[in-house]
Amino acid sequence: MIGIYDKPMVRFLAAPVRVRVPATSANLGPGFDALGLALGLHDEVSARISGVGIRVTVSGEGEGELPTDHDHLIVRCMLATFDRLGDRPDGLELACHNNIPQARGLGSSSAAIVAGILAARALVPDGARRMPDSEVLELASEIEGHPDNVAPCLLGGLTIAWIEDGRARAARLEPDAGIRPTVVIPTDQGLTAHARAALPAEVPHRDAALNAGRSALLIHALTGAPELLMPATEDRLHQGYRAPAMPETAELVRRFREAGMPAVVSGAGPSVLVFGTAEEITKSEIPVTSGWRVMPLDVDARGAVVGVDLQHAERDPVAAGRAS
Ligand SMILES: Nc1ncnc2c1ncn2[C@@H]1O[C@H](COP(=O)(O)OP(=O)(O)O)[C@@H](O)[C@H]1O
Ligand SMILES: N[C@@H](CCOP(=O)(O)O)C(=O)O
Repeated sequence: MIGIYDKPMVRFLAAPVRVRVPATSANLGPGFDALGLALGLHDEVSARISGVGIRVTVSGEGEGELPTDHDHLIVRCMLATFDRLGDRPDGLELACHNNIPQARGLGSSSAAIVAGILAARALVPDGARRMPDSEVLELASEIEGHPDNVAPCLLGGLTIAWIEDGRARAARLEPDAGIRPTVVIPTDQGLTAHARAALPAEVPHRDAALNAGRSALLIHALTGAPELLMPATEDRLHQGYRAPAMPETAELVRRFREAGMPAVVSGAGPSVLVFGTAEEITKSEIPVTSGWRVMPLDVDARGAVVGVDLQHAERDPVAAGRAS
């Protein structure tokens, strides 16, 4: 058949697929490993089946640094997905254009993982039926190790993610239109794995209780009561333990909060997420370290998009369903 590579078990689409995935900010203060917000800053990958071998080009963030072979995270996720769907192609060609700063707490690894899974699924005819979004979320969370970035990356908006019987699940909520996220991004990187290693195995009961209350309040604040964002973003489970490894981040969060702006560590850091506009940040006169970028972003409502023409791409009907 024209346009289709014949393989013993699975046939692959010959046309390239394009996937666009958003940055995400996880935790949002008290919602450790559970809450996440999709942001209007995207990576794009174009992937196609090729003859033999792996060819990856990277432009933008990570250019000249990321591997361009089997070790590239998107390639690894594509191969894991092909394995689940029955067979691997002999060759792959990927063109990646990255806008999401890496290892800064903005979900770049989750974006790469979701992009890889969706790209591989889209290259298999009938892939979306055989691997619905609920399974994409499960696999992405399994690879990432926590579900709170992959859920908003896939679904957009505000998500609550949890693990049930070993599988990731997520509920998507519509954030209040008045939510204005601004991220403040340091020059230095900080790997999530290192920031997770700084966390204790146990925490005082009173801290766990505080976080439970505040994360419940945060859902209310983000979906209709933004005036409650200051108390709703208080955290005792992770930020304090991570502060010694990112003192400038911790100090910036402290100063924003002191000035009345709800600010938290974005994901595992070292970026800061402020619920406020760039103008409010400028007006506060809080000095931001030279070289750090202040980036106001929209909330991304769509999540990951698969298509050929991204301007007009619609996610396929199965992929458009809720993940839980
Ligand atoms: N677009 C990408 N393509 C390939 N690998 C990526 C991409 N984005 C991130 N990664 C990998 O993930 C690492 C960062 O992951 P992580 O420490 O979880 O930080 P982040 O908070 O940005 O997700 C990078 O050092 C790189 O190895
Ligand atoms: N809950 C995770 C979130 C990590 O987000 P990232 O964007 O830094 O990868 C954690 O706090 O470890």
